[in-house]
Amino acid sequence: MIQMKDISKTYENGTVALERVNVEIGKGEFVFIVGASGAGKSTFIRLLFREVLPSSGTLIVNGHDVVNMPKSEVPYLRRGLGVVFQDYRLLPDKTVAENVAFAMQVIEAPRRRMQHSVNAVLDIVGLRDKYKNFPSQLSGGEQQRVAIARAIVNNPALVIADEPTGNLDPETSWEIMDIFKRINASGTTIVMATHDKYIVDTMKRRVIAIEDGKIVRDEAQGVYGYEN
Ligand SMILES: Nc1ncnc2c1ncn2[C@@H]1O[C@H](COP(=O)(O)OP(=O)(O)OP(=O)(O)O)[C@@H](O)[C@H]1O
Repeated sequence: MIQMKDISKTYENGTVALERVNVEIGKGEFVFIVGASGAGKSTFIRLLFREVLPSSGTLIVNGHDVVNMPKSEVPYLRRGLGVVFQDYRLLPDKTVAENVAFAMQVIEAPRRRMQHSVNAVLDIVGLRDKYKNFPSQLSGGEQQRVAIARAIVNNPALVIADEPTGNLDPETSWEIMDIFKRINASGTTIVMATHDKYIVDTMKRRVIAIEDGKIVRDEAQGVYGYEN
């Protein structure tokens, strides 16, 4: 699903965020990316959907050559991915259903299929009854559920999440993690950057630790390994 070879990223101001990173992530894996603040986790995540480009190295995501693809191919890369952020990033003037449907309008899905898919993903995240609400009428956990519904509505092979529980209390975080677990159980690959030690230690999934832009640990059933 993801092949990263010798990837380095130096930002315009000279900050080295990643240095010669090599990683392979297979289809259906659930991978946590951990590390201290500023270690390079977000940069790693943002490379995957081409929000930033590497300074050197090669990166294949879901069959797309992220570094060398023409601009016209970028939408095809992103259609195969769902992305979830810490701050939800919902459109405030659209309802729950419209926020989710918007991700399908972008790919010009037929109207009937769209309605069916929106209902199906709202069922998965347990928010069917709130489809008419606006984001401001939802709790943080509910907003994150909508963001997850939006991320999976086009059946992506890969879901990428950057601190998805960062703004949520422990109980709500677990509800969100249960949804990610279910999505993964259906075969979707998940790559998640997180600071949540308890979640990482409890889930016992693959853990990739980044320090100063380098991978320092990669364990199949890893632990968080840092003090919170
Ligand atoms: N757009 C940018 N321009 C310049 N430097 C940047 C940019 N984005 C990130 N950096 C720097 O790159 C390094 C890695 O940042 P990154 O956001 O990837 O870390 P992180 O591990 O996600 O941190 P956090 O846990 O605080 O989100 C840091 O030193 C950061 O200051």
